[in-house]
Amino acid sequence: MGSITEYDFRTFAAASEGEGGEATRAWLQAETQGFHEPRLDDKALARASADMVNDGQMLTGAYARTRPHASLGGEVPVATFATFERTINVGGEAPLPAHLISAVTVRPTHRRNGILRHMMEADLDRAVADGYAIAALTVSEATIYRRFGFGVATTVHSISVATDQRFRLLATPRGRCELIDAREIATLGPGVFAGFHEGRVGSVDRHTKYWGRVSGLDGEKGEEDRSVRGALHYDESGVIDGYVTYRFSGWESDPQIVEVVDLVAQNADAYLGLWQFLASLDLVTTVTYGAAPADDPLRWALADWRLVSVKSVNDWLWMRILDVVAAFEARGYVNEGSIVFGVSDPLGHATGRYRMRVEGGRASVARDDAAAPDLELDASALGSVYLGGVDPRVLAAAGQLAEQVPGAAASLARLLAPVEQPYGITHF
Ligand SMILES: CC(=O)SCCNC(=O)CCNC(=O)[C@H](O)C(C)(C)COP(=O)(O)OP(=O)(O)OC[C@H]1O[C@@H](n2cnc3c(N)ncnc32)[C@H](O)[C@@H]1OP(=O)(O)O
Repeated sequence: MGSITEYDFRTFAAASEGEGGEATRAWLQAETQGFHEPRLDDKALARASADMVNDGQMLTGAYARTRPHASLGGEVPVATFATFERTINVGGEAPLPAHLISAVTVRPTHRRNGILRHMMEADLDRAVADGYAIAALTVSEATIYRRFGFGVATTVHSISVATDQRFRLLATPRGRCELIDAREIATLGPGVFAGFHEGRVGSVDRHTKYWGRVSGLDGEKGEEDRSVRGALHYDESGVIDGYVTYRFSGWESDPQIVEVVDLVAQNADAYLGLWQFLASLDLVTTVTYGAAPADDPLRWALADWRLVSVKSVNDWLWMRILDVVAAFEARGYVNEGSIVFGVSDPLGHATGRYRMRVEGGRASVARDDAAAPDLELDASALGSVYLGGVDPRVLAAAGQLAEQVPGAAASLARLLAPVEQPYGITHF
């Protein structure tokens, strides 16, 4: 068992040039190793570094002070951790800047020495000092981040849709679709996504790497993925309001499948119109999509309700409240009332008792540790209920929220009822 005193922890801004560029490239090679991805060649390294510079990403590496002969060079970190700022739509007047955490890896030969814990605790302290009300991440495993106060705030459905001759929409969506060169999505995509982000509670604004990935320009293996195809949706006045990129699974599979790479729709007509387009692809009888909304209108729009099968329900956005007052005052509300909730937080950031009064769509929140709480929950459960995507009564039933006053979970559920079901399509 090692100790974290055996490592130097360094945090630096991602760079393309000079010493910082070299450190960034070594960090990237360590990250790809952690996620079992191929080593990056010079071109892919240059591209990945440029993307991170563009996002203003801050990179943390843990560097072993000593290493055995012939092992990886001392410039290659044994652990990686990246952060950057993006907004999350919390249903308030403006999207809320969030501290996003990504690319967390610890080399197998150095794991379970507390390296992640050290990086996470230091990073969340910095995020609080920098004034962030919320932090967020998407995860590889659901067992890692609860202990650091993160909770599942949005979910997605992985669906498979039968697109054979049975596929028929009950009403024809407005607008039309047209094929494009998928590479165009690298430039057209951000504008379409901006419309989605503005309109959907739970959406996380995207970082630069997304546009290379979903357009096929920068495939998973660090090379162009020429199998990615794309189509746009235009509204009745000819304005682009949605797109889909997708990939054919190959002739070997039976049935022949198309996998949606990315689907962004600013409204229901665009969403259903893009599905109608996918269903019109000849020689394909199944379309899969890994990030469909839980309240998917597609099933209800189809003449045959059974064409949509949900393969799995997956946790998507994990949220961490760093400043309870600022976070809850920033979100939007549809109901009115007041409540006192007590929060326990192993890292201390959200600890306290809070009085929340909601009126006219806005909340005023004040810490009052002398107040008697109506209910108590931990930081992870608080992150889960924040956007309104998880019902506090369900958490109470799961033993993750304790009512001190009978009916308090129902009162919180009413107060935090979302403007709409939170949903996002950004993984980071
Ligand atoms: C946001 C993201 O980037 S998600 C991606 C996460 N990364 C990966 O999945 C890549 C492969 N895995 C790894 O690189 C590493 O195993 C990591 C990053 C998950 C863990 O790193 P480590 O340095 O081993 O974690 P560390 O020793 O600090 O453990 C911290 C705590 O988490 C626990 N823990 C760590 N990994 C896991 C896990 N996979 N499942 C359950 N618990 C875990 C430890 O038991 C420890 O618990 P405690 O402090 O409460 O007693």
